[in-house]
Amino acid sequence: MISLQGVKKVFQTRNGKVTAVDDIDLSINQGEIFGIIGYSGAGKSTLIRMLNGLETPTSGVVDVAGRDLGKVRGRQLREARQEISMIFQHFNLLWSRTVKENIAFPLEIAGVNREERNKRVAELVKLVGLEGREDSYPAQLSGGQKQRVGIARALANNPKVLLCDEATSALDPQTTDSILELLVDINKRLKLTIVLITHEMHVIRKICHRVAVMEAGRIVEQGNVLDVFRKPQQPITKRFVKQVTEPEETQETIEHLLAEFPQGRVIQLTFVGASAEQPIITNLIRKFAIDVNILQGKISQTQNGAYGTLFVHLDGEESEVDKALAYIREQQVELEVMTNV
Ligand SMILES: Nc1ncnc2c1ncn2[C@@H]1O[C@H](COP(=O)(O)OP(=O)(O)OP(=O)(O)O)[C@@H](O)[C@H]1O
Repeated sequence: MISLQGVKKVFQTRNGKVTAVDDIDLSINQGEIFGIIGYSGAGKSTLIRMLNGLETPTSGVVDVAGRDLGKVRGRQLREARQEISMIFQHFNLLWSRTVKENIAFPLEIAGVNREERNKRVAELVKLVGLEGREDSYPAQLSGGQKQRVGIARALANNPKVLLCDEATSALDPQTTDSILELLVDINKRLKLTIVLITHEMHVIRKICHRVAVMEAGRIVEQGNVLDVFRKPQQPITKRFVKQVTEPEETQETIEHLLAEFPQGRVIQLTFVGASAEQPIITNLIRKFAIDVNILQGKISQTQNGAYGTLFVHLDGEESEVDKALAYIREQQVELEVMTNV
């Protein structure tokens, strides 16, 4: 559905050239929810803006739904934009129009007649769960409801791709979850390809099938969300994964334990799917003369399945602890031995 080859975007500024996107190759499948995560300035917005023709690449090819967006102009570009919709962090609604009129707006532009428009608007209002609010103005709606209007408007012309630019960053956690659930529902029902950019790993965990991590204009790591959570490779990816797997108090507990019990080891175990069912702690206690102290555990769901993390302190004779570590390494779990930094 989307293919980027050697895509580069260089901005000319008063202080010289800025390479916002630097030689990116990327392929996104039809029907997939694909997340792009990175810190501020990584180049996410520039990348997503090239996916709907708002920016043209300095070099490389951006192909979306069979069109080379770097080349199409005029009518063809307008047609392409109808197939590639976008929702925004600050909703970008028309404040003087009601919910119904906001949703009808792209249909008016596309020249759809009044009767068809009304029918389509009613369908969309239902799809996003805004029944009863059709005649409200945006200022009378909550943040979550405003984003629902944004989503309905974006879907009006039956796009093939929905781009989400930090679509939940202005919302509280609960509202974020309800909007993310709506996106998953739409993805399943309409088989719509969704590309989202975010700086929050929670968003990736909750709804994406695959993820790409961006740093300084480049994609430094990408893969299936569960694999990336289980085995992040790059330091930046590890930091993002920690946003969801490791609450702040875990770090404090670990530091405290490392200081208090210099003997033994504090370890982090990460397991996915079937490996979560192994009685690994029971086996450790039975097989080795060590004490096992559970510090913190958590199981999270992703679109590709569940994964869990467990922090434990192993204490005993050094040789026994080493044997226990060797045993864990033979199991289907990831093991990290924590050390003081
Ligand atoms: N129109 C522009 N002119 C000049 N430089 C730009 C322009 N747009 C973006 N940049 C620069 O390109 C780099 C990447 O910016 P971009 O907005 O794509 O990053 P981002 O990851 O989306 O960050 P944020 O979430 O803060 O928007 C930054 O250094 C930014 O200053």
